[in-house]
Amino acid sequence: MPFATGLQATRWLTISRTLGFVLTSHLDATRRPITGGLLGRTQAFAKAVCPRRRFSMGKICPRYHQRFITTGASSPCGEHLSSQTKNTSRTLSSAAAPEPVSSDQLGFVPDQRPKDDVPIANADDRKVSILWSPQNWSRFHHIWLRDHCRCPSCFHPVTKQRLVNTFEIPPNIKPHHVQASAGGLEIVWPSSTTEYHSSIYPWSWLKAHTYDPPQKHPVIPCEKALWGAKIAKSPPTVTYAEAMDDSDYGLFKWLSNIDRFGFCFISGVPATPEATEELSERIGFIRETQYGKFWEFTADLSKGDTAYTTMALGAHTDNTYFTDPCGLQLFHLLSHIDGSGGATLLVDGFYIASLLKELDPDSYEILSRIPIPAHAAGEPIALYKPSPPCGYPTLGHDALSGELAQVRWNNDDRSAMSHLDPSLVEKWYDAIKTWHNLLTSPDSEYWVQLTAGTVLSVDNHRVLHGRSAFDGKRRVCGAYIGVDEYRSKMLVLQEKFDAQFQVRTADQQTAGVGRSIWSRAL
Ligand SMILES: C[N+](C)(C)CCCC[C@H](N)C(=O)O
Ligand SMILES: O=C(O)CCC(=O)C(=O)O
Repeated sequence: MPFATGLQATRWLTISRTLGFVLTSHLDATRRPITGGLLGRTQAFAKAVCPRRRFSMGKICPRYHQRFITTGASSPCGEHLSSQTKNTSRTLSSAAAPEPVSSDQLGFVPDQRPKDDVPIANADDRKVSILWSPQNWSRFHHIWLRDHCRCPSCFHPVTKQRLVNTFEIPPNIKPHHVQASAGGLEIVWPSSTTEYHSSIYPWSWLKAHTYDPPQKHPVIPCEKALWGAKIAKSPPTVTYAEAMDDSDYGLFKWLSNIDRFGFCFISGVPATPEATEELSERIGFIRETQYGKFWEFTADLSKGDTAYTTMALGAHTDNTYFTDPCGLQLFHLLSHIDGSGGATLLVDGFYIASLLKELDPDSYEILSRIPIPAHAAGEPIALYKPSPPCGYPTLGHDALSGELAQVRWNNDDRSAMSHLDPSLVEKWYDAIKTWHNLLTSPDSEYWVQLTAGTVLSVDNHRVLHGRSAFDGKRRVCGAYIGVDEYRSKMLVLQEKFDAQFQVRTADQQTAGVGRSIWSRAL
């Protein structure tokens, strides 16, 4: 039965509201629905939502007009369900009832839906179906729901670690009761240790973790703004005062710029290594490498790398020889005397990849598939290669969404390509040539002459950087920040400042009750 639309939806909802009443009173002795007319159509709808529906409808609780659904499990419908929310209660009958679980035991419930906006929940012998609206539903396996219970005995309220033993959950577990309430989906489970086990799943959390049907949007959305040379007109910038402000809002603005554009300048920074190091540590601890922790470099080959020369460096990402290239790179040009050149180059690798995908999909596919070995071998005491040594493709993708997630490209640090299929050698060279031509197009390159006082921060998983050749005495300092440290700080700041990541009411937020067990990121 196609889902109703428009005016029909209202009618449909009326029908569906009667779903619980109509089906309950019209199941024959063998629990098979009586068909025909409105009932038949309603049955057809119920079947569409729960195609494997083999459940007997529970009692209608006349006092609360709530529909409780028993999945045919042995216990009678009517166990007592604790009330986690103000406006609905669970007492159904005098039957022996599980101890009520107080809401603070189950953890606060982030959102309360108005009574007339509570979704419909149906259960069959394997899944619970949630009907959000006539065209929008989700299904969750019972075992998935039981495994994702976040009551204090299943999910540590402080460490946010799973406590429930996933592997002792019966594969065919069925709820005793399923109830749609204002605070969320409430389920009473059979339990081998206590008589019952109560769980609640807030509607917003279920919506964010829907997997059937698969969700299109990522759980943690992030809008990328792709750019070319024209970004020079208004490059993303924050001030030093903003970045250092104790409220962290300026830090949130800074990292949001990096999240969106792949880089951000910080203006007004004291031109000292100390101030630059302190600024770097606002994001997270600095990642130490063979180049040191907080580094200063100049053209003295003090380290075995061409960065420590006056040579031009083509657009590249750093650390392709590491399994886990750094997430952010900060540069601060402290001084450049008796010479010229040394301009900084930035190219948006995500933008170039989008052009390549459009213009030459075969080359995009090759760069997404062929791993590139790399090395850092300029220091006698170190020889870095990624693990596995074959390296990683130039274009890395999110395994689930298929979205581009990382660009790894440094043609100077690339090792011998001894693993290419012979039939692919020329195609691969054609592909990297096309990639190179797009990278070096004047429309792609953003050249900027850094000056003392302005720090450049770059997302090393997205934006390629380089420099022009120079002469004279040039001093640059900076640091690497690990990708996980950067992403962690971004998530913490989003929890603090971005409403769509907050799962608490304002007063709960100010009450300092710590991270919610219902955070979208967990
Ligand atoms: C940043 N710092 C000057 C310390 C080191 C630069 C290392 C550059 C290396 N070829 C790479 O691509 O990773
Ligand atoms: O010297 C510069 O401006 C950049 C050097 C560089 O590309 C690097 O350190 O990775």
